[in-house]
Amino acid sequence: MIRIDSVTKRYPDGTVAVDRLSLDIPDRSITVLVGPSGCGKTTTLRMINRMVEPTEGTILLDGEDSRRQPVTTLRRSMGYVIQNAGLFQHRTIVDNIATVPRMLGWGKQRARERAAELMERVGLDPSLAKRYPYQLSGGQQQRVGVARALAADPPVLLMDEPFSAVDPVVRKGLQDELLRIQDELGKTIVFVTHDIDEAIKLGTMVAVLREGGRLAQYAPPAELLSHPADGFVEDFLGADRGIRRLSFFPSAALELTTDAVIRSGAAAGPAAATGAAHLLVTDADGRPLGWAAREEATAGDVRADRLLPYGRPFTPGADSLRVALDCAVLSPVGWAVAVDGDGRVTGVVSQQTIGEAIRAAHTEGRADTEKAGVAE
Ligand SMILES: Nc1ncnc2c1ncn2[C@@H]1O[C@H](COP(=O)(O)OP(=O)(O)OP(=O)(O)O)[C@@H](O)[C@H]1O
Repeated sequence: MIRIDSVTKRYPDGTVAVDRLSLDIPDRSITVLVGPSGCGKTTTLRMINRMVEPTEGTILLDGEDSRRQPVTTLRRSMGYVIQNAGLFQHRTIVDNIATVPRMLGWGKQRARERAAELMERVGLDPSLAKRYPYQLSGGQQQRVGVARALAADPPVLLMDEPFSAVDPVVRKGLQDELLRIQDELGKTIVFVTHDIDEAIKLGTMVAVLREGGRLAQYAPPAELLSHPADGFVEDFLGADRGIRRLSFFPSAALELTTDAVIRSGAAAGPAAATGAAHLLVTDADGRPLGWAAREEATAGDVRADRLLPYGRPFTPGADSLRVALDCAVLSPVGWAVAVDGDGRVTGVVSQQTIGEAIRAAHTEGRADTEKAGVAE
């Protein structure tokens, strides 16, 4: 564990970048430092690998003062990734990634093999190995940056706004990749961003800092969304935190109905009696085709050109209540379509039912927190 214990950084010009910050950063998880520009995120990160020395306070690594080991040993145990990747422009991709292993005295062949393995791990095509950084897209360069930081297999990864310079689509891909790598490798990652959505998506724990380098709140993302510590955190989270919080509730418990689902060409069955204005028509394999007016569908008068689009379906085991709600909101009939992993319809659910589930989830969430509060 990395323990930041009442650490202050005062730069020589008197600027207090970090003010008596205390944080316990758990092993093998992603801890995100988030906050507005100038709130001391980068300074904090750099104090962990001693690129910046604290003015006061201590940073402990597994209980030991980080100043007790030589700075080179310390840095070897910590991969460092920065915005725009910071690659060596005159070295090929494979040699960029092999930098630290080579510094550690690995043979050229072994270091290159390790680099090739890491390229695969971070989703880079092996054909890029011999290129130079300028011949790669921003997103690809960022992946190289991550691979390079992982090359000597350090237990800790420090990441300073690593995905800020790429477009939202590439950024989402990089975030997903990081979560996947983290699942596989179980590193202790400290990640700096000014983007609260990125913090909520990636963080096991999120530290919200405010100007002057003071800690506003340190909590798991779901708790930040449900219980912001004060007005500053609430404003920083933005207006739609209630909707975002739904990402933390599974959709698996939603009550689906199959009464409003009818197989194309099949007899009406229970669908004839349903109160729903529209029925979801599926093909013989159970895959969705679209929505038909109930009278037409039950009379066997389904015409492909008159079907309303079924929109984007959700998968109850995998998707959150937020996704299910989004599917229902986007549906032309106000109902969301649930499918299994193979894309076969398992039922449909109305906005109203989703609304009830949301109310129940919020009430239960509140009860849980209250219980936790009592237990403390
Ligand atoms: N070398 C330095 N000398 C003096 N002041 C500094 C120095 N480095 C940073 N600062 C100041 O310390 C404060 C915190 O800076 P820091 O870079 O840690 O913030 P940040 O939260 O990472 O900001 P950003 O999101 O803009 O990167 C800022 O007011 C900054 O101007």
